[in-house]
Amino acid sequence: MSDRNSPLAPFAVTLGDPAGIGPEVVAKSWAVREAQGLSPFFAIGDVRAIRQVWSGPIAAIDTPDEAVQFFDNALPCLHLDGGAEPVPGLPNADGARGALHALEVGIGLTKTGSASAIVTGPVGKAQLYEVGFTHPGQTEFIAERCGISPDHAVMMLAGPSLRVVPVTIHIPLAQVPSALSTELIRVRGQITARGLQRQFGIDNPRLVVAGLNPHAGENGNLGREEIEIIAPAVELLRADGINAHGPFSPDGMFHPAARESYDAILCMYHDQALIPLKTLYFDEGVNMTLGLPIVRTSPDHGTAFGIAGKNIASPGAMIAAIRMAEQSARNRLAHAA
Ligand SMILES: NC(=O)C1=CN([C@@H]2O[C@H](COP(=O)(O)OP(=O)(O)OC[C@H]3O[C@@H](n4cnc5c(N)ncnc54)[C@H](O)[C@@H]3O)[C@@H](O)[C@H]2O)C=CC1
Ligand SMILES: NCC(=O)COP(=O)(O)O
Repeated sequence: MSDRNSPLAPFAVTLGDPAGIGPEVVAKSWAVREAQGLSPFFAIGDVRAIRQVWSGPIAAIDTPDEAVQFFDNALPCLHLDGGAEPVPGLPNADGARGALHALEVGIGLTKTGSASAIVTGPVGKAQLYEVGFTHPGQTEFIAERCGISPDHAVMMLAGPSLRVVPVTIHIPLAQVPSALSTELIRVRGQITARGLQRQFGIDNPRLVVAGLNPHAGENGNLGREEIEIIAPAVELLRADGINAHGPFSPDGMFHPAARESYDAILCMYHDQALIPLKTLYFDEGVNMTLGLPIVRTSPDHGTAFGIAGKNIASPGAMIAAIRMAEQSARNRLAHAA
């Protein structure tokens, strides 16, 4: 069994877009490390982006193991030269490339075990697309670097009483019905159940599946996806031995009593999942990728360019992401033992 106090390798935390609030929330997380009981972590990215928004101590490191010796007294940072000087709130191509570079380095260090997990700072997707990024988001990029197909990399957003999984993720709403398939829902459900066991320590996870249409299609009168696609997926999940139920009417699945009846809910599209999660837990929501050979978490929020450099960004979700990365890494060790 993994001991709560046994040392893990430090956690790799990428800054995300250097013009966003990533550098600020990483630094603020370090500042409350003792009160929050955070294990050693190090930042990866352009150190100038941190200095722009924070005046605390920074220790330049060359390798992750150096993070442990400096962590008590300074924020360890693995500096990556990012071209033009970052300006908070003003994203540019150099910053997007720098965010991608940090992501690549962080993945590599986590895959080799030099870092226990990767916690990714928020990136500007539009800025990434402009510099040639062809993945919908960091989730799919990390999956590819780990040799996992995008369908097998499952996005889960988690808060204290709610875990949501969008079956389709970053696609236009108009494409959702045609992107849904029984097989995709089944695969997402299988990986979700396994992730809840390995990373959350839930032996027999309870999954529920939302419908796509109002009232879950009202017996086919308001849409047939529930009958033709979603219900067969739930049957297959049950045949796989997974405690799955649904499809249920989406609007009735998020009130407090409903949330107590499941460990995770599979939602059919991005906003069906993320609106309830962010409404309840914006400041402590964590985005986690299940199905990877490594642990990856991220705060639920984005780059918030509009408030970058104003010292008003809350580090709550970043702190929760670092903490959940540690819990997950420990649960995986315990599960493997
Ligand atoms: N994991 C990631 O890399 C994510 C990246 N994004 C990207 O972020 C960019 C901006 O996306 P938006 O939809 O505007 O979402 P956003 O989360 O950046 O901002 C939404 C609102 O919340 C506020 N906010 C966000 N984080 C905050 C914090 N820690 N403390 C205080 N206020 C905070 C912002 O000021 C804004 O009013 C987009 O390019 C998007 O692609 C969005 C979500 C996740
Ligand atoms: N809305 C969630 C989000 O954008 C996170 O995406 P990813 O970059 O973690 O894949």
